[in-house]
Amino acid sequence: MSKSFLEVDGLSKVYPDGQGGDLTVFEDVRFALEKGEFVCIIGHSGCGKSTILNVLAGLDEASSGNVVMNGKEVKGPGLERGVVFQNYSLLPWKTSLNNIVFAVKARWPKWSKDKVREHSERYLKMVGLDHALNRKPSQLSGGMRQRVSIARAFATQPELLLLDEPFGALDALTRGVIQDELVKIWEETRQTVFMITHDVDEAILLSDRIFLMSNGPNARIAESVKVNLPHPRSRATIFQNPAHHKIRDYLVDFLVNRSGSAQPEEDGSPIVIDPSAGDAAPKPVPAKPDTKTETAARAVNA
Ligand SMILES: Nc1ncnc2c1ncn2[C@@H]1O[C@H](COP(=O)(O)OP(=O)(O)OP(=O)(O)O)[C@@H](O)[C@H]1O
Repeated sequence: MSKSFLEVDGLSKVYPDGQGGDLTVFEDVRFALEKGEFVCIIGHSGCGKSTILNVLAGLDEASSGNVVMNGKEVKGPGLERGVVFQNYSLLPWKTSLNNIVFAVKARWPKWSKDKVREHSERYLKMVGLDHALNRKPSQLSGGMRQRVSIARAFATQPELLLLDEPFGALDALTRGVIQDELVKIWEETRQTVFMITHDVDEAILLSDRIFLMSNGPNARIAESVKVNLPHPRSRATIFQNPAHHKIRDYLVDFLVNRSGSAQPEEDGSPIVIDPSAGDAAPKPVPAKPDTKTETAARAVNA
């Protein structure tokens, strides 16, 4: 059987619960990513999304299970995996261009100065910041800083890009603009991306597939939802596709009604759903009051 680009098998994370016992945040998380896919993961607060992303980044260790990328086990951070966090981590003393140059030089130490600069400028241009290349982070808005972070991550062409709610701290208008930039840069580079978001519309705009996590403790990746919408996508027109509504309704129903009880396949792999083909919820349960609906409402309203 052919192997996928990234294989995650039987991942769990257990913390001491502070009362002498254990708290299993998530367990038996398994999934695979193919090269060039854009996959978002959605789930209520605390189910373990950031922990999973940090394990993929090599910044955290799972309590059990393993992550294999390109046939090699992930055991720590590496240049082949790039991470963008919610709070942009730019070097404050360097200009936006030099923040990218710094990373590009580290990635390709043998490149000439001109080549490094030309490459870095190209990526800044992709996020619409060619006019601000000599500004330092303190002279940029929050949205502009996050665009530099995204340009830097893509510029180093990691084999896997890990984005942890990269737009979480931005206002809705700025967020929309940067979502468009991300669509554009991804259409151009087709890099493999794994991204956390709480925003269902953002997930539909960007993803090929959306992983849905059940609530913690003992959270699982219960379902993998196909986003069968043509590329290139645009925020302005994506709503006109009837499949968009079906996917959106499916995701919202999961978050509001089913995330407390959803289960993956018996072998632990996520149940594959294609709402645009009319797939119904695999194990429907009646709606019940859920203390976590607040997050779901945030996701719906975002
Ligand atoms: N060092 C720690 N000790 C104990 N529990 C921890 C520790 N770090 C994280 N946790 C717990 O692990 C769980 C998962 O955290 P994580 O940040 O991965 O969730 P998340 O799904 O990304 O949440 P959010 O959507 O709010 O960002 C949380 O319940 C958190 O309280």
